[in-house]
Amino acid sequence: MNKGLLIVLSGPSGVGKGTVCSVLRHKMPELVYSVSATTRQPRQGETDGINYFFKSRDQFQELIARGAMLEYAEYVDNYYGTPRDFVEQTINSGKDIILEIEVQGALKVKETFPQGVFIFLMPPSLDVLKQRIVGRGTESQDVIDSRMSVAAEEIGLIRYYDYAVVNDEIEAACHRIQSIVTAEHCRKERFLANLPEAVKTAASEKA
Ligand SMILES: Nc1nc2c(ncn2[C@@H]2O[C@H](COP(=O)(O)OP(=O)(O)O)[C@@H](O)[C@H]2O)c(=O)[nH]1
Ligand SMILES: Nc1ncnc2c1ncn2[C@@H]1O[C@H](COP(=O)(O)OP(=O)(O)O)[C@@H](O)[C@H]1O
Repeated sequence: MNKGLLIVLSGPSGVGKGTVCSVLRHKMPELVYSVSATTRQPRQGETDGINYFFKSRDQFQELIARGAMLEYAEYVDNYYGTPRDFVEQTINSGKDIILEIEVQGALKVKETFPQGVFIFLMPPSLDVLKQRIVGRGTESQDVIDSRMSVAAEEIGLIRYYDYAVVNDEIEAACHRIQSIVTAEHCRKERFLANLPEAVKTAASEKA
């Protein structure tokens, strides 16, 4: 059986990662979502275990020390990280999983899972990005300023990603991501792995 795809979706704060993922949940119900741990405070309406596993700094450091994190990063004064076991169990069971994480963490995942599918969600412009993050109304002015200055650095790391998807319009962005996942499922390597030996040899000789 083929392993599931490990899909990483990154992009600056406010670009629309959360919005795109919530629409994708309906369009791609078979896709599994990794729930991250974080030390940031829950926003209104966020639930522990659904949006994030909310942890104290001590608890988070204990998880790191136990090797329970596939990756983690410090982003604007808080820790964020991906619980390892859930990701490994999901892909080993043949299901696809999506991680919505920032760039430092994505680059660490790439070291462990170079075969992952790395997608960068781009804003139509930096002005639109600022309007979205301000419009969301969840962060103080200081935090918005920090996130905007991190955004420029993050966009500079796009070269490490396999795909860039502009989130100009939510439906269009989701459609692009669905197309990427479909294309990744059609990669010849996934078929070659399951071919009978004789056919596999012939197929790789011709490749
Ligand atoms: N490295 C890493 N980054 C994460 C993880 N979970 C969330 N993030 C990223 O942390 C940043 C801040 O997340 P959050 O405070 O929820 O703000 P929002 O993404 O703007 O709604 C975003 O870029 C997230 O994609 C994780 O498990 N690991
Ligand atoms: N394509 C889009 N067009 C217009 N507004 C959008 C679009 N995508 C997201 N938004 C809005 O931008 C704000 C930030 O989106 P969010 O999903 O919270 O971003 P992120 O998770 O990347 O920080 C939200 O208010 C959301 O409704």
